[in-house]
Formats: sequence, structure tokens, C-alpha cells
Amino acid sequence: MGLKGKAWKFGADIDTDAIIPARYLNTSDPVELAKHCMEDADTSFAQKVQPGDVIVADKNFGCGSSREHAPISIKYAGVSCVIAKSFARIFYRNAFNIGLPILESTEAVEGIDEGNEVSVNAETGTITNVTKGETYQATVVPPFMQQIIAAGGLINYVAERMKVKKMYKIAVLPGDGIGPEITEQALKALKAVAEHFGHEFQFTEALVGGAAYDAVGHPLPKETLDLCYSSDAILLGAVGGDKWADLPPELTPERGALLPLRKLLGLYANLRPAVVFPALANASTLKPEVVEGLDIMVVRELTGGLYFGEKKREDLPDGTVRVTDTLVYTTEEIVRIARLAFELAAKRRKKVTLVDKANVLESSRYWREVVANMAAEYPDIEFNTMYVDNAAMQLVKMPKQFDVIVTDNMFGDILSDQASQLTGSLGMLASASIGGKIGLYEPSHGSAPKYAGLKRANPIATVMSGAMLLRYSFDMEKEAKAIEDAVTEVLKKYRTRDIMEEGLQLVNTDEMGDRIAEQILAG
Ligand SMILES: NC(=O)c1ccc[n+]([C@@H]2O[C@H](COP(=O)([O-])OP(=O)(O)OC[C@H]3O[C@@H](n4cnc5c(N)ncnc54)[C@H](O)[C@@H]3O)[C@@H](O)[C@H]2O)c1
Ligand SMILES: CC(C)[C@H](C(=O)O)[C@@H](O)C(=O)O
Ligand SMILES: [Mg+2]
Repeated sequence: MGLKGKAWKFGADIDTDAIIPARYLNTSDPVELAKHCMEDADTSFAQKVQPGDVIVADKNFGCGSSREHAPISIKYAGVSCVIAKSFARIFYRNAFNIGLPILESTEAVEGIDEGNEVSVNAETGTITNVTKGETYQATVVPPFMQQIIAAGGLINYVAERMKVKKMYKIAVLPGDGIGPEITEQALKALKAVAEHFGHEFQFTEALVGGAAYDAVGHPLPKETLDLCYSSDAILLGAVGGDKWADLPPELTPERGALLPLRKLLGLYANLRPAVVFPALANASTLKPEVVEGLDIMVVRELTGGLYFGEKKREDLPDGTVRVTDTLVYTTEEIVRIARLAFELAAKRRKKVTLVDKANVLESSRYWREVVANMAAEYPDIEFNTMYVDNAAMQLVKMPKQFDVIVTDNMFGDILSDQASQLTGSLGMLASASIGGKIGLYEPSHGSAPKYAGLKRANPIATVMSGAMLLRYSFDMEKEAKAIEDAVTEVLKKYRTRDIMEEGLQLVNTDEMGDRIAEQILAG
């Protein structure tokens, strides 16, 4: 912490009454107190003092009654630090409690004259008299007291420590196919983050999908749902596979577990970032210049549309069959996902593209009407619309024209898989499903049954979903970034088979997880 300003000198035994006269103690408003700071020692001090200035006083500064108002008035007057030969003990403690740095140094007090430019390093206790070119040493403040100062006082310090101490509960649902092996790698990364940043994550595993059906006869057992409800976030591998595809729909991993989980948790927004890591520009099947630097966020509506509308299969009298899937959206469902897309775009490159089929579908026409109206509320954000067939083509022709794509459930499912290939592999596309109290994080891809158990799947989409979990559920930006940076670094040397390039080292699923975790720890 560097503090710098002009010195204001005071004598010995400045008591708290001189710092803040008792007649002003009818308020505890810091700004009001600051106006009368040092009034009985120097009537115009509060008007003259500039932000950063330093009070330099003789011995026993802050003696007298034990009021916190005294250091508060000094701090809010703009004084960055008080240097004295000694402090009254209660003032000393009060100053730390409210986050005012104070230092004891006889040589500094004797060396500094009124008006000298002084700079202070509170951590090392080094005081520099810039005017005279002299350096003095103060008694070093114990580290925990420095942490209180750095936090801005005792209350903030305690609050920060409690935040660090919070135990974050993460439900882990590995699922089917490659699900368990990729989830394991994301856990390695999250554990490395916990160790590196001093967090406590509690991981509890439960069955989901085909694995749950095989074990207990239902793809989303009550214990699993209860665990999800009592967790702070959910990490999911993938579900599904041919083995369970012909079960009654409500027992399949997809319709019996994944979709209900999203709906029950109110996860209406699915964020799928298609980001091309610098090292992977050549890994895509598209030309490097087309994808280099690409960063698209697909915002997919997740709990409405064709997925959740009424479905029917009817046997007709003539022996044929009629099947129905209904596409339903309400104003509220469209507004909330569009709002999220605009807000996200505001923090990115400020462009939103609504992808729809408004030339045919009534639902799309209404999406356009609603979202275009909302766009007027965001004058800084460029808004355009695109039919989904054209969008599919544009995504491979000129993908960098997109920033945020907002679209319905079905189109979002398809376009996000397509966007994934721009990044090099479907195994790179993470996802966050948010909107409810508890977020769910899973790779965008499926259970890739043909690779199950072979340890050749790319775990990065799942690892990066872990980063999204930290960012969106725990508000841990630097921790999320630590995972992303580790992946960026590791990709310069190591590759799984799907993104392998000549000259780099081929690794399996486990090894990729290990390299990423090591890189996080190396920081
Ligand atoms: N969120 C989910 O749980 C989810 C998502 C999509 C599909 N599924 C289910 O997964 C099963 C398989 O579906 P699919 O084959 O259509 O899609 P898929 O995403 O599992 O696989 C598509 C292709 O991508 C490859 N692939 C996927 N993930 C990979 C990875 N991490 N590393 C390397 N290659 C990877 C696969 O081998 C395959 O060639 C189905 O039961 C489907 O319903 C589940
Ligand atoms: C498995 C399936 C139900 C799921 C979906 O369509 O949402 C998947 O494809 C996805 O993208 O998460
Ligand atoms: Mg999909």
C-alpha cells in the first residue's frame, strides 16, 4: 500500500478532543466529522488538508477519551496516514479498526518538517521524505493488522475472512459415456483452484441419466434432485446413449433427467461461449484467418419452445400415425432471455444478433417484435436479426461478425454445436445454464459413447464449464480466469486427439486434466 502527500505537523499529547471536539459527537456521519477534523488544534486544517496528506505528530497522539470518531474524522478528511513518536493505545487500536494506517517512528517525526512531501510504505514501515531525500524506518505493523488496514477496517476484514471461509457445495453428476472421465478432470481443476486461492469446495457425487436408471430405475432419482437443491452449483458430465434411447420418453436420460433438471431449477439461459484459443487457430477445419481470435457467446433459451411444448403421438384410424411437437413462448420468457443477452453484450463487443425463422414461424415473429422493441432501450448496442438458415451459413463463412447470438431452444442447440467446430472441436465448448438460484454447468457436447472409457475424449469443455461455474455461481472472476489461462497455456504444448497438431504432445483425458491442474497451481 503506497501512501503519499504533504506533511502536517502537530505537537505532543494531541487528545481526541482536539482531533474531534466533543460538541460534534452528536453525529456519526464520517463526512460531517471530517469537516471538523483537528479543529481545536488547527481551526482551518479540515479546509487545507488534501487527499493523501499525512499527519506527523509528537508522542502520545490520540490520548484522552476512547472514541472511534477521532480516527474516522482523520480518515474521511483525506489523511492517508498518521506518523507519530507514539500513540495512545486505544487510539492505536481504533485506527486499525476503522482502517486508518498509523506508524510509530521518532526519527521520521524529527526529520519531517511541515509541508514536506512524504511517501509511506505501510507494509515495510519505510517512510520517505521526498523533499529532503531522507528515509526513515517505522515500527513494522504486524501482518494481521496490515490486513485489517488493507481491507479498510475491521468490519470489512471480518466480512472478507468469512467470505473466504464459506464452504461452497458443488453437486457432481458424472452421468454416462465419457461423462465420468471428463468430470474427473474438471474436479482436478476446481481442486487446484481451491488450493491455490484458499477456498473450500465440497464435492458430492450423485447418479444421473442412464447410470441412475441402471442403478435405481429412474434417470433423475429423488436423492439426486435433493442434492442439487441443497447445493450452491451443479457440475454435470453428460447423459444418454443408445442403451437407453428406446425406453419410454420419461425414463430416457435426456427427457427424464436433463430437461427436467433444467426446468425444475429454472435455468432459462444457456450460455455457450465459442472461443478460439490462440494456439488452436489451426485446429479448426476452417481456415485459420476465418476463426483466429473468434469469441462468440451463444445465448440459448433453455426451458421453453419445442423442447417443452405439448407432444403427442396419435394412432389414426387408417393405421398411420400423427405426431405433434408444440412450440410455445410467452412474452416473459422472451424478455428475460433477451435482457440477459443485451446485458452480456454490454460487457463485450456490444452486438446482439437475434436468430429466428420469422419468415415462417409465428413464435419467431413475436420474438422479433419483442426483442427489437427492447433493443431501443440499449442504444449503445448494435442489434440485428438473421434467419436461422442464413445464420448457419454465416457462422462458417464469416463467424467473426457475431458477438452475442440470442435464439430459442432448438436453434440454440443446433447452432452452438456448429459454433463449437469453429473452436477446433465440440470438446472445447463449455456451457453455463443459469437464471435460477442454482446454476448447472456442463459441456455442450454429449456422452460420446464410442469413446467411453477409452480416455481419449477432450475434457476441456468440462474444465471450462468449471470456470463458468466459478464466474457465474460464485462470482470468482480471477479464479475462473486462472482456469482459462491455464488451458491457454497447456494448449501450447499438449493436445487430446480431437485437436492434435503436428509437433505437439498427444495426451489422454487424464493427462490433459493433470497438466491443466498443475498449470493452475503454478499460477
Ligand atoms: N448435455 C448432454 O448431456 C448431452 C448433449 C448432447 C448429446 N447428449 C447425448 O449424448 C449421446 C450421444 O450423442 P451425439 O453422438 O449426438 O453427440 P456427442 O456430443 O456425444 O458426440 C458428437 C461427436 O462429437 C464427438 N465428441 C463429443 N464430445 C467430445 C469430446 N469431449 N472429445 C472428443 N470428441 C467428442 C463424439 O465422439 C461424436 O463424434 C446421445 O444420447 C445424446 O442424447 C447429451
Ligand atoms: C441431450 C439433449 C437433450 C441436449 C439438448 O438438446 O439440449 C443436448 O443436445 C445439449 O445441447 O445440451
Ligand atoms: Mg446439443
